Amino acid sequence: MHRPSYQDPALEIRDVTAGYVEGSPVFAGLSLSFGKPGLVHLRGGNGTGKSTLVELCSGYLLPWQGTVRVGGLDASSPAARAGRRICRTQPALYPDMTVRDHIVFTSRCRGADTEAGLDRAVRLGLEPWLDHAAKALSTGNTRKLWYVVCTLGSFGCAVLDEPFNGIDQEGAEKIAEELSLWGADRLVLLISHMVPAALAVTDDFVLDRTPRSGESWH
Ligand SMILES: Nc1ncnc2c1ncn2[C@@H]1O[C@H](COP(=O)(O)OP(=O)(O)OP(=O)(O)O)[C@@H](O)[C@H]1O
Repeated sequence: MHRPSYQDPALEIRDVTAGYVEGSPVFAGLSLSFGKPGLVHLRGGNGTGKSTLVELCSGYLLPWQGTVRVGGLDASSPAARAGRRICRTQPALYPDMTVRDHIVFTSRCRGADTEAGLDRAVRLGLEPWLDHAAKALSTGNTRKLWYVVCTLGSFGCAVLDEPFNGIDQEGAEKIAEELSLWGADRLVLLISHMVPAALAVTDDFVLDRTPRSGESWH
């Protein structure tokens, strides 16, 4: 069986038509292909389909037509999860679970190094909050925890939707450092209106309209 690996950063969206309301697709014949590592910055106005693209990559939104493959695997298959990370805009944490326990629990689920996860949280300024419940965190610290939890362990492809929202400058710089580092040997698809100067973007494109059937971006 083909398993996604750290060395398999491919994301391929082929001829995808998808949306939420029958007869009114958000994408019609969308094709995007990234076959090698890099930090790709995806921009676009409100409502152009950025979050819809995230959901297609996550495998939760199934295309009406076409295919979405992550690490060579169908995005909706359970096997695709291991090599892919998705960080949505809306944090989904356990209100009564501490910051530390979020990281320990998720690291165990991912087979990841717990200490490495805690170190990342500390670097982002969460040390004073490690033993506090998630519900006690400020908006920015909630988002820092969410970002860490969503990106624990090894992966070949990560898709992040507005990870800098609500994050202070120091935290944004730390996140930019991590994303730049990952971009050297993994595929990182970053959706963000704001981009810190330190970010080492290797590719950039704008999602500014619904593409016509058969149109390809990359
Ligand atoms: N759950 C849903 N049900 C119906 N329509 C939806 C749903 N989610 C998004 N849409 C529609 O799909 C289109 C694309 O929305 P999407 O959220 O993907 O855009 P976006 O580029 O992420 O926007 P923003 O920058 O505002 O976050 C919009 O017309 C939106 O109204």
